[in-house]
Amino acid sequence: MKVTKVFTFDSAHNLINYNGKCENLHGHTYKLEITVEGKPDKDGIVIDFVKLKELVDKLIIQKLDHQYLNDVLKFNTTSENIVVWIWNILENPLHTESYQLSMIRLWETATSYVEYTGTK
Ligand SMILES: Nc1nc2c(c(=O)[nH]1)N=C([C@H](O)[C@H](O)COP(=O)(O)OP(=O)(O)OP(=O)(O)O)CN2
Ligand SMILES: [Zn+2]
Repeated sequence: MKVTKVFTFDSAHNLINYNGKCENLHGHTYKLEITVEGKPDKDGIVIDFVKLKELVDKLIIQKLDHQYLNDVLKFNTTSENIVVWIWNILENPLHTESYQLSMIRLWETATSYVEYTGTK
């Protein structure tokens, strides 16, 4: 069974080695979906939404919200690179005997998203 929590954060960035409008400083309200897969326990819970929220808030959102991503993340801040960075941070804390990180979806705009499952 899959459990998903949705977050938003507001950040500025600009792409490097990019010819076009996105080489200029601009901002997004990113939408981040974190999906955990596992077996419900005897009370019918895979992972407590509250616990998932606290973890992602602390490890991801607080680091990115209202920040200039190029300064915080020392790589080209494409959505593809950002989801891999998020995956690498969350993979261990969201891995227990009963559940594991399953999917990360990052919406950069209302019409553009990247999805990552830990493989290509
Ligand atoms: N594969 C990727 N392509 C682009 C990325 C990216 O992270 N991965 N990022 C950008 C820019 O950051 C840009 O802000 C997003 O571009 P775009 O989706 O074109 O944004 P629009 O607001 O113009 O979207 P529309 O809904 O089409 O108006 C560029 N490319
Ligand atoms: Zn952008």
